[in-house]
Amino acid sequence: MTDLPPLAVDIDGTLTDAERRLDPRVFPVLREWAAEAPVVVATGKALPYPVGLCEFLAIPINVVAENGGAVYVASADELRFTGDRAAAERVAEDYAEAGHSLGWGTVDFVNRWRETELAVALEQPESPLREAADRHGMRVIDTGFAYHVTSPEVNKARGLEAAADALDRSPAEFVAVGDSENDAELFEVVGESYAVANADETALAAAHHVTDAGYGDGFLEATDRVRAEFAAGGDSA
Ligand SMILES: O=C(O)COP(=O)(O)O
Ligand SMILES: [Mg+2]
Repeated sequence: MTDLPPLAVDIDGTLTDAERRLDPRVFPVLREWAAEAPVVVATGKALPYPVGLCEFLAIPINVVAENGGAVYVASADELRFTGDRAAAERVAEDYAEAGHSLGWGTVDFVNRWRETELAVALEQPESPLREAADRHGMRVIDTGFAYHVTSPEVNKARGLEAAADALDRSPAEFVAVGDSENDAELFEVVGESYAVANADETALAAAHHVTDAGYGDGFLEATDRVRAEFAAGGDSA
């Protein structure tokens, strides 16, 4: 029997259903995993959301937020930001001049605490957003839950590298579970990656494994499979 590997887990589409409702069956799984090995919540959401998730689960606050733009590891107690929020704001200004808004209303909790990028509601027009992003050297990621206007050098893989370093681990030791384009780079730096069945094409192509089940069921299936492998004493190909 070998030690359980550290886990990097996405939120939307992986711990939730299609309506963003957290699947409560994931709570004990995350708590038990965190008791044995580091769990890093790696998400496109702004910091308060994964921090809140860890806080309410009473597990160490290890988070890669904003698609890698914000990284915090409890044991190192240091917050690291990369990215260019000012450039994302210039994209939003161009987009507004073309007559479009970010689409979240006046009190925008999606972006209020976001420090390194901006997110746009999927109902908003995509091509003028991509054109504005191109003009400012920014990238648009479609997570299936929002468009993110992000610096090209920022992604969850770079974020996990920083988190792993702070945890004294290597990214290759990690297992990752996710569902979308913003998980693809992460899938490539970890030792083993699982796309849940509802994943988009980019994530499916990048993952080592695809679960039969989708959403929370897919996460439970992936973690069961990893636990079974490690109880049997080694990795599977
Ligand atoms: O907030 C999003 O758009 C996606 O979030 P996720 O990375 O946790 O799936
Ligand atoms: Mg996701």
